[in-house]
Amino acid sequence: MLQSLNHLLKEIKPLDQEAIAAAGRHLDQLTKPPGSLGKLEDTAQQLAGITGETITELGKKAVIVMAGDHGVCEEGISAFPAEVTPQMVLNFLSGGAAVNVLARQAGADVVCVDIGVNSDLEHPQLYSRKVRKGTRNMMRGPAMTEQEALEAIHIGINLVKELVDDGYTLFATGEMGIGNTTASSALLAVLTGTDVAGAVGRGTGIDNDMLRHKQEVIERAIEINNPDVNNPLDVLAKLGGLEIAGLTGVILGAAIYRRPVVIDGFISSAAALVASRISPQSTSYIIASHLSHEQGHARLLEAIGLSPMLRMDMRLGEGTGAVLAFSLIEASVRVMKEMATFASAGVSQAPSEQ
Ligand SMILES: Cc1cc2ncn([C@H]3O[C@H](COP(=O)(O)O)[C@@H](O)[C@H]3O)c2cc1C
Ligand SMILES: O=C(O)c1cccnc1
Repeated sequence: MLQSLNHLLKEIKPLDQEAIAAAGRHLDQLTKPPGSLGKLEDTAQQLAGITGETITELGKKAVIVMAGDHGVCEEGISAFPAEVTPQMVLNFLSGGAAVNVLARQAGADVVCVDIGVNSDLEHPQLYSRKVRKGTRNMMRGPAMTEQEALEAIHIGINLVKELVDDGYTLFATGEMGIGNTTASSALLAVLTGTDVAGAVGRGTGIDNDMLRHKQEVIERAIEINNPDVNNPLDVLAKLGGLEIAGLTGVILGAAIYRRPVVIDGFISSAAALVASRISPQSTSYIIASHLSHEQGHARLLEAIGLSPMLRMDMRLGEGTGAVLAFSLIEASVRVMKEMATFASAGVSQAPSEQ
């Protein structure tokens, strides 16, 4: 499975520099001072580099919400019980979660994936791709085997391929998994060398005592697993989660199949960090939507080299911030398509000669 991943990763190419330059030239002909639309211009150029088209045509959009449970919940690291994971999956499927509402607002489809929920779930709209019923407790040993992590990555890559074949052009990452901020903080700490105190946050809203305990649990998990910092797959398997590994696959898949992928908050960014360590080129295909309120998120984005579009004090996950940013991405395409040029509008571009 590692061989087949390495084979797929060879498909990840740098962005199309000619298309980026052509988009830049087009932007500079539009009736505005050069660069004055800031990140809208950066995004338009990034989209051009990803798709190879000067003006990108965006069609169907999907937020891929990967759900998985975490054995480390046994240690009492979340403000909510693990049963909430399957309950929320049913909520996604009936359209009542925050991400459903924001996806409707954005005109995007919610693709809900059971990649590792610790419960038997069946629903016509559910993508059942269960690798196992939750991870093992990382405080007692590896959360996953390397094979399980690889399987989850492949599920993410294959899902993107399936959706691309079905006409999807823009992706967002989302997740559900009680306990997954613990796994994400552990990945952040190990992969960036941040001390655990700076990488850990309140997740669903734990108090100071629980926060201290969560920090100790992560420290102990890192100690007993002794992950190899230079082997992102080893770190992911030992300390990550099935939904995080699945999202790592989604991000790599977006890069392989040349589609933009908008990442959400802390957990999605932990998956993006792993993807960036597996394939540094994959980061060119990522758009960071927002800066979550979770401590450590800024550090995570900085480590990947991404700058978020929005700052909304959100700390929910599910893909909520990412689908919110869809309208900004579509706005950048609209600028490219609809703005008049200096020539067409008869607007002076250079200071008049007197
Ligand atoms: C009702 C509810 C809905 C959620 N939607 C996303 N999360 C978020 O909270 C969880 C991570 O926080 P922790 O690590 O503290 O458990 C993840 O499921 C994440 O998606 C939710 C959490 C709850 C309780
Ligand atoms: O930033 C996030 O994605 C986040 C933060 C806290 C809890 N759940 C998700």
